[in-house]
Amino acid sequence: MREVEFHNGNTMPQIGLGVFRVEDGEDCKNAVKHAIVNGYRSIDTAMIYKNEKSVGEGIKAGIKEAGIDRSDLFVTSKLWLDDYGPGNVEKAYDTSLENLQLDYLDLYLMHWPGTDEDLMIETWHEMERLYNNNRVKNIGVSNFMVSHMETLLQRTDVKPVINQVEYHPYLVQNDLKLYLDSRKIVMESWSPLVNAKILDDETIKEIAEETGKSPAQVVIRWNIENGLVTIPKSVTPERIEENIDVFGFSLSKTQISRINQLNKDERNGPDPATFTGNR
Ligand SMILES: NC(=O)C1=CN([C@@H]2O[C@H](COP(=O)(O)OP(=O)(O)OC[C@H]3O[C@@H](n4cnc5c(N)ncnc54)[C@H](OP(=O)(O)O)[C@@H]3O)[C@@H](O)[C@H]2O)C=CC1
Ligand SMILES: O=C1CO[C@H](CO)[C@@H](O)[C@@H]1O
Repeated sequence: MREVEFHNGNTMPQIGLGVFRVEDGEDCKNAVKHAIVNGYRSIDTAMIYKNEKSVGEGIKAGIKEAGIDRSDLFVTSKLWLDDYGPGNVEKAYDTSLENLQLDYLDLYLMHWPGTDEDLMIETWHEMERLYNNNRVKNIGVSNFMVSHMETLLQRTDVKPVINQVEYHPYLVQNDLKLYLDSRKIVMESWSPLVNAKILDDETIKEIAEETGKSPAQVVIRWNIENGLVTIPKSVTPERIEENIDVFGFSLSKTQISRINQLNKDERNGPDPATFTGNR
């Protein structure tokens, strides 16, 4: 398993399991446990996914069966927009910890920038407090565009370690990638498989044939080669195993550039410039 290094010296596995749209319950617990037993060391959830409790149970069961320690895992959760602002952030963090039955998170993210700049900054100040008080190992953001990043870096002290954004062959966000690279902030891809839609793409299928790998493995490997952290979601045991089995092959320069050329700046999820989560 490869890891990326943050600007603060901490590290994060390059692949993790995503659990959006996985209902709280046995399926969620089993997916997380199966992932850990099969080599995953990073799990990505969020308060708004309403499954932190079973993610926590899966973590507990996975740690036990894999014979590892909590410190061998990297657990991410996210602060939802309703909990932005002074006085709310630490409370929301504590609720996530309680749900997950953990005493710290490896990474806590502001889930969206929102549309109120001052609130975004006040919220980040609260995130900084959690970090400075050693309550969380790393803090980062999600769905921030270059404009949000600029404001954040100008008006606050602690630089986020990561920005988790929609990224896949149809939406590569080159300007954002260059911006983040130049500031040593890691880019992380959500919906890397475009909710499985990319798996029917002709170019991806061709490259899968050429490499003898599955379309999902090709897309995940392309993320790895481009230096991203990625968190494909699956609740299917064989797919969970398949998605992390991407370190025994590589893509040629030509194959990478053929995938890069699929970009059409097409979002599958909301536009971060306007998304308020109904706040
Ligand atoms: N920060 C943010 O705003 C957001 C963050 N995220 C995070 O990113 C994660 C991943 O994104 P997500 O939107 O879930 O979608 P993905 O792009 O990861 O696609 C998941 C879908 O692909 C299927 N799939 C997974 N692996 C394979 C495979 N090997 N072969 C065939 N089909 C496969 C899954 O099916 P099945 O499960 O049935 O196997 C599921 O239907 C989320 O779970 C969440 O953690 C997502 C959205 C927004
Ligand atoms: O991570 C995500 C998935 O769930 C949320 C709400 O449904 C999205 O807005 C968010 O980006």
